[in-house]
Amino acid sequence: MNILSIQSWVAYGHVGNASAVFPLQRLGAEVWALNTVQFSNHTGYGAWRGQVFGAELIRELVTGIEERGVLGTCDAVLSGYMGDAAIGEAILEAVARVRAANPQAVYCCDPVIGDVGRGVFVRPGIPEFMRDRAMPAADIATPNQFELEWLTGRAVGTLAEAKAAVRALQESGPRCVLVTSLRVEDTPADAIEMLAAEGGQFWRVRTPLLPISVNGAGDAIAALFLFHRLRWGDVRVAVSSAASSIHGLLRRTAEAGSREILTVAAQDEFVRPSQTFVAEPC
Ligand SMILES: Nc1ncnc2c1ncn2[C@@H]1O[C@H](COP(=O)(O)OP(=O)(O)O)[C@@H](O)[C@H]1O
Ligand SMILES: Cc1ncc(COP(=O)(O)O)c(C=O)c1O
Ligand SMILES: [Mg+2]
Repeated sequence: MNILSIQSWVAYGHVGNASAVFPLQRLGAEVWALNTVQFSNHTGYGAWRGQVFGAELIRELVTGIEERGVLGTCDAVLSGYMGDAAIGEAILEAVARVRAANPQAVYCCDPVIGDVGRGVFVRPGIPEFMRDRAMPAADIATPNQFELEWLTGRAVGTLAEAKAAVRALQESGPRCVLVTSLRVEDTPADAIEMLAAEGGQFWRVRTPLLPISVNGAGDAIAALFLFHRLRWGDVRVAVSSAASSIHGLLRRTAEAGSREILTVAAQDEFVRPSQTFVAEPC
């Protein structure tokens, strides 16, 4: 499996490609990583150094891969946090070029916009780009609850409202949707959920809520969900596997009291999660 992953890079710690690439490799995928920025560390620290790369670099790197004659062997494009809308356009061009070479290739877009509590944390124009440009091009989307609400203009307080919002999102583009960090009316106080949908079916998986707040888990979950969805062709298996691995990774991170997710130290969780959580139809 070959995955073109276009995301940010940090030298220290694990967000963006620095969160997504290693789990994919550990699971056996080849990753063609294009970095949209190179920062010293993630922006959650409040201070960082480094550079934002331009859309032109993305285009050039895709052209270089195309010139090797291998674009047709790309199974999926994965994108996450975008520095600005120009990078977004270059990513959509990359998707179009991959699809031209391999019509079976899928585009998985993590529409990073913001979070409950923090609100919108990306540059002006990005939320609209995600809604109006990226979602119509996506096969798979992995919004968190806040992003699902923003993209659809619907409040999500109950499971029924979450499902209605997912259906609305599917009408705008992605046939397969994973809602992360879902907390609705009937979610127990000590739990966190994900909701996955495809082909008119819905699946919900519940895991214990851990007393931590980390960066990079969203990037890892999008990568894991995409991998398992491609590998098994089954959304229930994909959401169950991804949830089990992410929970194991974050449990180990919480136990270590680490500010960065333990992508390397807890790598066995990607292959053999220590606890299994199974999604139920809903
Ligand atoms: N405090 C937590 N306790 C348990 N699981 C968590 C916690 N934070 C995140 N997760 C898991 O990681 C997934 C992605 O999390 P999150 O970082 O909220 O994504 P995003 O960056 O897209 O908002 C969640 O759906 C959940 O499964
Ligand atoms: C450079 C960069 N990329 C990606 C992310 C995404 O992190 P998360 O998965 O927590 O949304 C962040 C968050 O701080 C970041 O600073
Ligand atoms: Mg996210």
